[in-house]
Amino acid sequence: MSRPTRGTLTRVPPLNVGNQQPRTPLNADEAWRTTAGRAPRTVLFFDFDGTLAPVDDDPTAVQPAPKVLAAIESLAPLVRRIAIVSARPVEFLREHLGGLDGVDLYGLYGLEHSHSGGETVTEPAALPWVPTMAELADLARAELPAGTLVEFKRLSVALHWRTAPQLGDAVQEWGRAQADRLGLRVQAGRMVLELKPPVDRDKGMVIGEVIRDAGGAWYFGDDVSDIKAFAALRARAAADPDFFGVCVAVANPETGQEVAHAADLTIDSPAALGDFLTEATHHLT
Ligand SMILES: O=P(O)(O)OC[C@H]1O[C@H](O[C@H]2O[C@H](CO)[C@@H](O)[C@H](O)[C@H]2O)[C@H](O)[C@@H](O)[C@@H]1O
Repeated sequence: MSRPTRGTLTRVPPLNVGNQQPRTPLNADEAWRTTAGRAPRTVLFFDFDGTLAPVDDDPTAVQPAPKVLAAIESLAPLVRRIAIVSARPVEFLREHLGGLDGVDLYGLYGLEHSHSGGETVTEPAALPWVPTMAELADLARAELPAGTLVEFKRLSVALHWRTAPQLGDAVQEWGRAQADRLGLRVQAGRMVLELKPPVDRDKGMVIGEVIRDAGGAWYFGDDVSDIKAFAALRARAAADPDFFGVCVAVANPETGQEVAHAADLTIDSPAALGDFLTEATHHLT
């Protein structure tokens, strides 16, 4: 295994290059060149927080990194599809990404979706859980210590301790106990524990469905929930030697090591991703 390759990128395990044996190291330029030959059959997936947008203490204050939106807009007509796959609600993504043509939004780990600016569709099995999640958010605000930030997202509740790291253990213990009591699922993240309805939907399932008949895909993510998306690309590549999948981690001090370990390439930050995608447009045109 060789590392690093160039600039801000680190190469990790071998990539599946069509029918050929993987060449090691395959760097980002080579991966884009391989993608160029199949761009109309390739889907680009992006996580939002920590990937397109730098992390902020206040989850309502985040904005995409410079160059990221312009690069996505340039890439959209060159590839089959671009999709944002996030734990945020679709409406939040819409507000923060603007009306990007040809971009699909998957929110709340796929419990919501909207295609090319169309209406937001919610997974019907999740809807009966809205009152439970609202009550849970109220309870969290009443019972958790000051310094915990409670984010209510209609179909999930995120419990944050970024500004009070000393509360992490207590918040997680409380959250997991509530999940057991209410029959909810938990998703750990970067200084956050999220409680979700017991509905089978995650980033890996979304990606698996979208790439079923694609010729290739790239997935960019920074958090542990993104590892399921990487696994979906790996599974597709294992089933179809012609599929070309690239998993890209965005570095961070919390989950970065675990995510990079599961990825093919690592990019330093959301800002570096803006440059990386701008460069990619040159490979695909
Ligand atoms: O799937 P994602 O788009 O990556 O969403 C994951 C979580 O992102 C947000 O929390 C994270 O970003 C916040 C703003 O930078 C930061 O303050 C927090 O510590 C991070 O965990 C979002 O607020 C959560 O709801 C998402 O689950």
